[in-house]
Amino acid sequence: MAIAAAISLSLPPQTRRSSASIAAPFRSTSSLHFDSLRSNFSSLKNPNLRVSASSMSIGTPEKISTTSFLDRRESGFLHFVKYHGLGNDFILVDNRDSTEPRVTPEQAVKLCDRNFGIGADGVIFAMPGVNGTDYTMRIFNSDGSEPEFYCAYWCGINCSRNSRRRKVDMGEPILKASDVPTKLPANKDQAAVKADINVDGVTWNVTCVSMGNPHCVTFGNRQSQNLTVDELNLAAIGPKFEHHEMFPARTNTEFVEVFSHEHLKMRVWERGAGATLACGTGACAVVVAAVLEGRAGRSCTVDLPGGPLDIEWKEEDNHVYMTGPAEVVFYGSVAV
Ligand SMILES: N[C@@H](CCC[C@H](N)C(=O)O)C(=O)O
Repeated sequence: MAIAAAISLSLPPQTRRSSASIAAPFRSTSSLHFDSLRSNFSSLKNPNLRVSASSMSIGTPEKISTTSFLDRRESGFLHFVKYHGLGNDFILVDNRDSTEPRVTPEQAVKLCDRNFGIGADGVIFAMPGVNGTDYTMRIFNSDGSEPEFYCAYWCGINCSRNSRRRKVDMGEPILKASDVPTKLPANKDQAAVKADINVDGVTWNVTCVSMGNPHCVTFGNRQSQNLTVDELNLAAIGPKFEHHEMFPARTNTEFVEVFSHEHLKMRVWERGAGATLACGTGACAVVVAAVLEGRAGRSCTVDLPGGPLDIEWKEEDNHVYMTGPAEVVFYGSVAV
């Protein structure tokens, strides 16, 4: 799941009916982002994009009225908050008053464009809640595709936090190969664990895990049993996994280097977004795969290009818990 959303989705509740299932308003972003963004945006020439003057002139988000900003409903404009978790960045849209996302997949592609749009790995919509939850979520990747994973447990976000890092219950991994989904034959119970897959003439060993969305995790191939992930040409190899015939819904792919039983390093090629700086569901899938392959313990620090996440796959409840940061980048409005 989008780290930023999982860790810090903090829209003001529209109703009072819900319990503590929504994170309290986010208060921990440093002024650094605002200051650097202020200077970046002073030179922004895109007439369709404007950044809230009030939010940009304020050093800390504690002073920003998120509620009033997101409540604006001028027609023709989309009001959004850009968040990131370790550089995995998302345009967050309050869509709780409509069952239809405010932007189409085609518009999402344009908004995510890093040269001609806002720039992001995807768009997250906070949709109306179901069964007593405050909201449900939908995501469009930066290529306009929509992941399948935003079911109930995401929506009642179980989130505890300290000042900058939050712990999120990411739910139970799905291991049954056909449910991931992968066409690779199950070889351990119903799961595909350390299974052979031929990618471009090289036999890789992969473990397939769904965290609501599909992940293919690899620690090595026939030529190189232990990866040095910095040496990989991700842009070349990533798409070959993503579109491999063994993955009928395409796949996110994590390439992993093992430092110790508690310390892993990964690079990710995300379905629909390409190489990203971080991926929360990906880091969770990596630890699950590492445990299944006997490479690591259930509690690990996973280094991603954007920074570290702490992941624990708890034996007691089979849930995966993710701890990491999330930050507001800026508030803005864009003509749609
Ligand atoms: N980066 C997100 C996952 C976003 C969706 C993914 N690209 C997919 O298509 O499944 C995360 O942090 O989990």
